[in-house]
Amino acid sequence: MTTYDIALIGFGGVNRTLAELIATRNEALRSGLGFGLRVVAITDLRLGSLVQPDGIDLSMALGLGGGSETFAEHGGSADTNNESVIRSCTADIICEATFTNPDDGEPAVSHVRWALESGKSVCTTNKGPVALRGAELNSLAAQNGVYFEYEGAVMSGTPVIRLAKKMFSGLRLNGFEGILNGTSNYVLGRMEAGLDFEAAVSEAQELGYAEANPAADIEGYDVQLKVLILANELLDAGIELKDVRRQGISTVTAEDVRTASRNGRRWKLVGSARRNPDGTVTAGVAPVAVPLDHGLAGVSGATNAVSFDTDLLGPVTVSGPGAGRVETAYALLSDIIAIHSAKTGAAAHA
Ligand SMILES: NC(=O)C1=CN([C@@H]2O[C@H](COP(=O)(O)OP(=O)(O)OC[C@H]3O[C@@H](n4cnc5c(N)ncnc54)[C@H](OP(=O)(O)O)[C@@H]3O)[C@@H](O)[C@H]2O)C=CC1
Ligand SMILES: N[C@@H](CC=O)C(=O)O
Repeated sequence: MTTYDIALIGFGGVNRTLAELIATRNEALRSGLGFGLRVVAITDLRLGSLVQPDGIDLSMALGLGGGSETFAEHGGSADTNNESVIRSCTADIICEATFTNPDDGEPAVSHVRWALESGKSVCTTNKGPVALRGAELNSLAAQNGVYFEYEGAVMSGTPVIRLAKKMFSGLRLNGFEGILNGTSNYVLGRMEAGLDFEAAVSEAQELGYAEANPAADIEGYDVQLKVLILANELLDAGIELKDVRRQGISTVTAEDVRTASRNGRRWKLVGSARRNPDGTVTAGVAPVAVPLDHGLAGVSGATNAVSFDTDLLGPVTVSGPGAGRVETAYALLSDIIAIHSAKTGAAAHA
């Protein structure tokens, strides 16, 4: 039975939940999927780093975080040592889940690069490296004969990138539009229910939906990255971040929400991209007061939905969780399953 050794870079909501899944479900994974998982390295800003080639005691690691204790008290270091850990640990797969930096993708871009250069596959939910350095990192993975998977970078665990790539072959995609940020959708819904903006953002943070800096959700940076990823991956748009127009929901007031409601409309933060007749792609994100019979009007809470405009089927919509710790940890698991399937030819189903 194959066992994949895993390194967790960043030990916040998502990677902690992946560790919990590994701790509680490894036997079920072995019998259901034909492989096991063992965590051999963890790095984190607050906890430092721990490398144990025979496997880390996950209940110990998951027990840390509330106080001042670090991995230094457990045979590791109080420093992250990301480069040396990533390059020299025995992991087969690096799970990168540090914060998304919408400006240059760092330090996650370097984390991914170090892993691929040292012959390790990467799974990430971090939008920065995928949106801003996706082409470079994909070709680095190919050069080194390893895999770079990032299903959770758009719509958390809801299959959309792999699904669209595989299932839409033979169709021409003309564009897409959708709700691609759980936090802003949750906040707009709570404002409609009468909650004030700040309280709604706090709730989204507590539920594990928001970015480390929630301005990324509220000001549309997060959707800008996701639109860029989908446009380049699925429409071959060849565009950059500056080509995706961005406006967030901070301009939508409680009064705007009430007025929309009275007029049979609902505010949604909509990300979209469309292929123009000359082959170029126009992309952007902006708040829109959609009529209640619009397909996106009923998408509530942290649920996301994206509707693809295809030539032979017309609109095809994928909807599901867009944020959440468990939902996003599942995306990493689905990436590991995809890597196993690519390596062995095994059917890629859980
Ligand atoms: N949560 C969700 O619903 C979703 C999240 N994502 C993405 O997944 C990633 C992880 O999200 P989530 O777990 O919620 O975020 P968290 O903020 O909970 O976790 C990130 C962790 O990474 C640590 N970290 C930051 N910089 C470094 C570094 N240089 N080296 C090591 N560790 C570092 C942080 O430490 P510290 O706290 O001390 O800063 C924190 O513990 C993000 O990129 C996010 O955009 C994608 C889809 C959905
Ligand atoms: N903060 C993001 C998390 C997933 O990418 C969101 O709210 O959608």
